[in-house]
Amino acid sequence: MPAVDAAGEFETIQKLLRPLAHPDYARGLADDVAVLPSRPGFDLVLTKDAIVEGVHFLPDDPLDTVAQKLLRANLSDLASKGAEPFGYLLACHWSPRCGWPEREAFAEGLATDQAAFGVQLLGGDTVLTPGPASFSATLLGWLPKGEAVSRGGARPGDAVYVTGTIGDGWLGLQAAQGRLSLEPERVEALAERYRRPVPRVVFGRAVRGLVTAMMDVSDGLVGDLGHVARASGAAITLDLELTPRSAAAQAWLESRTDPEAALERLVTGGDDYELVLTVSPRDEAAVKREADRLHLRLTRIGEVQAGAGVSARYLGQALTLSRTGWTHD
Ligand SMILES: Nc1ncnc2c1ncn2[C@@H]1O[C@H](COP(=O)(O)OP(=O)(O)OP(=O)(O)O)[C@@H](O)[C@H]1O
Ligand SMILES: Cc1ncc(C[n+]2csc(CCOP(=O)(O)O)c2C)c(N)n1
Ligand SMILES: [Mg+2]
Ligand SMILES: [Mg+2]
Ligand SMILES: [Mg+2]
Repeated sequence: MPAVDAAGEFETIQKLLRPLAHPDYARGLADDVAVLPSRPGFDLVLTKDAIVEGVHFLPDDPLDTVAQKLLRANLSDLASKGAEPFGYLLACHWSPRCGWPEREAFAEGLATDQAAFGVQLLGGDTVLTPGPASFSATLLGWLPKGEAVSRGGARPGDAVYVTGTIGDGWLGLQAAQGRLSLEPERVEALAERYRRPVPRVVFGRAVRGLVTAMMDVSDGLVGDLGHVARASGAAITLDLELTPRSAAAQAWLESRTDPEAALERLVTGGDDYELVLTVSPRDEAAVKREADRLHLRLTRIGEVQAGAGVSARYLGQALTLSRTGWTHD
């Protein structure tokens, strides 16, 4: 590894990152650590996800959107536990293409989402790498003691719901790579969903006490529901035709000659950052009311049964999928 870019390193921290720092706990990004007092009655919730150029974002993605995707992917994990976001630690592994304007854009993206989601920077690390750029964030959030939702509480008889629409992230990647022949506005809207997913933080907190299990969809709907099924010791049956689609995704689906294969792409492609949740019949109406109140689409896509694994149906017929979601293998 080459030495860190000394001049750029401290200029970046002091000029670009320090204005984003928490006024009380980050010690001006000029000490070795951040110091955070504990919050009586609350649990501290921590999560970490990294994003890598060429793996999670494209080399020509604007750096403000890369910063936002980084925060949002992590905020989505906090949302899935029903936590209130608080702050974050940030590691920047800048590549040679990240000059001052790109770093400024990255900091602008952070500032936008700090304001939007109520988080502040607590500290981090800044290095230069000869390889592709990558970034990681450790998000911190609060939950009233003992109230974290888990992946493991789904019970036979529960209904399975998903927020928003599924498949736009994967389609957006195709769009951003110029692989989709849809109208330019649709291509742009999908690429935007890929670059800037919308974590369901407010909804996650609102339904915290009403759901039996919840997780966010990052790898792909089917694969991520597999994690819920495994953690819960139950089976999940998914009706693929029910999975909610945006108008752009519907238009794309209708342009395909093999609808089952196309649907498989949407439900296994990942990059959705929506929430999947399981709900007992008793609490379904209350969960739907929360979604209505927040003007958030919420769709029933399947049910929890005794057994193991996820089985997909398409129009009532069992369907064997050739993949379930993204893995780093
Ligand atoms: N290198 C690691 N060290 C410690 N724990 C890890 C490591 N990698 C993953 N984990 C833990 O493994 C679990 C599953 O991680 P995973 O990244 O699949 O979940 P996720 O963040 O919800 O999904 P995604 O990364 O697709 O958004 C989490 O509890 C995570 O903290
Ligand atoms: C350029 C490019 N190629 C492919 C993908 C798809 N992708 C990569 S990682 C991942 C799962 C979530 O990440 P993780 O599990 O690491 O948190 C998905 C769906 C992408 N986003 N960008
Ligand atoms: Mg992860
Ligand atoms: Mg995650
Ligand atoms: Mg993953």
